[in-house]
Amino acid sequence: MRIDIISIFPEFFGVLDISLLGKARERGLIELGVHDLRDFAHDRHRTVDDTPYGGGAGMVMKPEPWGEAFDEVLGGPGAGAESSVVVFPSPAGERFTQATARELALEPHLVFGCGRYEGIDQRVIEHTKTRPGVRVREISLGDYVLNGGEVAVMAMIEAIGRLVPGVVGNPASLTEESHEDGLLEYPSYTKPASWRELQVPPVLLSGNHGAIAAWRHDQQVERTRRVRPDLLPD
Ligand SMILES: CN1CCN(Cc2ccc(Cn3ccc4ccc(-c5n[nH]c(N)c5C#N)cc43)cc2)CC1
Repeated sequence: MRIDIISIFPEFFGVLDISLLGKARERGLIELGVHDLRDFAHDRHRTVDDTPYGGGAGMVMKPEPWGEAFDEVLGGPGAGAESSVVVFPSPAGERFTQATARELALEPHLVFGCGRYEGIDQRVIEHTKTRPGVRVREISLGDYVLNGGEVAVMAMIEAIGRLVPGVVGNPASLTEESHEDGLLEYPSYTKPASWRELQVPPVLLSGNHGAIAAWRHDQQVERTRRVRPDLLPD
């Protein structure tokens, strides 16, 4: 998989050189390209924003730099991919879920367009939809307003990257996570068996794998009913 990110804060993504994704990149499982949107703004001040037509507070990101950035990124190394998905993080987007992460982890080329200010000129989204071999998705991290798309893209890349085949050592650990089976995860315990008068549930020490599996599922259902009843089927 290749991931390209376009942002006015490219340094924000330096942390992707370490941890799980850093190792995935070293092993060639994920290629990453980070692009400074201001490199595609050619006036003296490398301007990327302007006042909104129709009035209103704040500034809107100009279309021209975005158009040139996508010309390069979608015509560049990622162009080798049979298709690209361009993700615009947005508070007005579809909700990002584990299912979204699973879908995007199967794509050969992802491009994240990180907006700032009050958002990106809508014509950028519309024009990107006309590019051959490109699908566009506007995706929201959650129901709150951030100052830009970078934090959302970091979270999305982490959720997607760990699902790319070969990135996580033990794939079995990916199936027993919250939201993988529509339920929240069961509680976990490790040694010591007794800690500050608190005991590990005896069933987990029983060696009875059937009973352990049943207890864990019951814990998932109880936790989901208590914390996220919206996830339970009607
Ligand atoms: C006409 N007015 C109507 C009200 N809007 C409100 C508003 C205000 C700030 C911002 C800031 N911002 C800019 C780019 C950008 C991308 C993602 C996110 C984002 N926020 N929350 C998520 N889950 C996000 C994700 N993913 C925020 C972003 C966007 C919109 C402005 C325009």
